[in-house]
Amino acid sequence: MLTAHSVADIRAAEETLAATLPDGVLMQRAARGLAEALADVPTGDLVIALIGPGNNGGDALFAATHLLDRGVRVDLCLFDEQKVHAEGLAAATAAGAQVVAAPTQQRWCLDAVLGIGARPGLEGKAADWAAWIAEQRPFTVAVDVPSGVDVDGATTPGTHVRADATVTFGTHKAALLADPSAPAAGDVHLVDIGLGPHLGEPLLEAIEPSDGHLLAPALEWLDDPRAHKYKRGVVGVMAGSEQYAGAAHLCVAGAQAGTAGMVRFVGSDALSARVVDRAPEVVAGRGRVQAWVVGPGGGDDAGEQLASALEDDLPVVVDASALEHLPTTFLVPALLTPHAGELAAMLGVDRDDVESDPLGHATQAAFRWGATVLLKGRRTLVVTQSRVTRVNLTGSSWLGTAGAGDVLAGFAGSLMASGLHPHDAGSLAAFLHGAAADVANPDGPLTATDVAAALPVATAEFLGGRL
Ligand SMILES: NC(=O)C1=CN([C@@H]2O[C@H](COP(=O)(O)OP(=O)(O)OC[C@H]3O[C@@H](n4cnc5c(N)ncnc54)[C@H](O)[C@@H]3O)[C@@H](O)[C@H]2O)[C@H](O)CC1
Ligand SMILES: [K+]
Repeated sequence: MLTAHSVADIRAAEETLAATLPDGVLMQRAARGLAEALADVPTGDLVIALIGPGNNGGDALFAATHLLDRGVRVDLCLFDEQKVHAEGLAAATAAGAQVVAAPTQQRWCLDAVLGIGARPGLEGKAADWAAWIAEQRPFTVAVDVPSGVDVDGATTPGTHVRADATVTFGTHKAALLADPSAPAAGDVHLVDIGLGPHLGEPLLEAIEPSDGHLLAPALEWLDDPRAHKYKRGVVGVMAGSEQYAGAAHLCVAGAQAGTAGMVRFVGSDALSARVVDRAPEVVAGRGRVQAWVVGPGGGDDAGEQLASALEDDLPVVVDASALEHLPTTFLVPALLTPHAGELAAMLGVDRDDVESDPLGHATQAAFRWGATVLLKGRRTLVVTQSRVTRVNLTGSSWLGTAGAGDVLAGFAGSLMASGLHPHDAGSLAAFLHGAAADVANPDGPLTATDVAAALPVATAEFLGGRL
């Protein structure tokens, strides 16, 4: 699992570790890691380093000494000459760095204006530098975080640097993984400075290809010689309507691609006939299930369907139109799967509010409904009270295609029917859904049907450690 920690936790870990080491060792580790990450800068090229008032600037000043040692030239722009890491400046200038008044046209830029001590939003000289980067587009490497973003909240309330890459120290930060700030970080490289053993519970985590073990609780039947389809679990689907009949097919396709042994479909006679015609393995009509999926492509009866599913006292995935009919709180394990517009409607705010603070709003909803909230987006979030929030790193914007959400809901329901907690079911579904898109067509268009068809292979590769 890839983890990100809060600023407070990082500071506490740094303090504990620094107390066991000679002065300045951590900054030296950070600086060396930063210089190594800049190994592609050719000898003789000029790097412009934008140096802020704190230790973030210090990291870059010591990294400059390593760059200068190997023949790279470095110009320094100081945010405030009175407030600069003094030893770092002395070392960099002694090694040959020049202080200049303003950045000029350069191919390489180091953003060391602010690190984890930042108040979000840049002003004055720092805002001018961010504008210069945006206009001139030098290859920009952010030190620890892109300056000006909200490090823990992953929001971008003001002017900030947009980097091509970020070299971060000790652990990831929420802002590097979650939207809307993640694009400002570019490619993220983690430098180990030894903080690991001193860090507490992460603020955010992301499933990685090596985390196949997370599916184990849904696969206990695999080694059971007497296992049969009911031991794997039955997922019940209430999806589709006259207007959106396709959603029934896609949700069923997602459910069939998962770990459950059987899919039941409950809907109108006409829709049931269509679904069974297309997917003959599906059993139509009410009966025993271990989890329900309600809402994809649902019509006017989504509210009644949700109420009827909830009467069974079973885990439930609530999607699309069923999200308009939520109970005050959930008494069963529930996974709510809104996109930004649906979450905005649930909370009575604007879509822009959700998009500018997805973590905050998903968290608010998870607490309010006592449910797991999976907020769909480029970086899908899965939030449950008392569990570490997960952010999904697989897939691409090509997944924003009609019906992909229906497949996701069905697949997550299948994992829940096999016994996974909604937090694991939601985050694994998002992860495998993105991975399936990569299996189907990594760099171009694809349909929701393609994604559903690739899910079993993506799952097998994940389980086999080959993703
Ligand atoms: N934590 C670690 O393990 C290590 C951290 N390193 C590096 O140090 C920075 C954090 O340094 P710190 O001095 O605490 O914070 P900053 O460099 O971010 O600067 C704080 C400084 O800036 C002023 N300030 C804050 N926001 C603004 C703003 N919007 N506009 C203007 N000025 C602002 C604030 O008042 C302070 O004076 C960390 O990110 C790492 O890069 C180590 O070197 C390795 C160990
Ligand atoms: K920075």
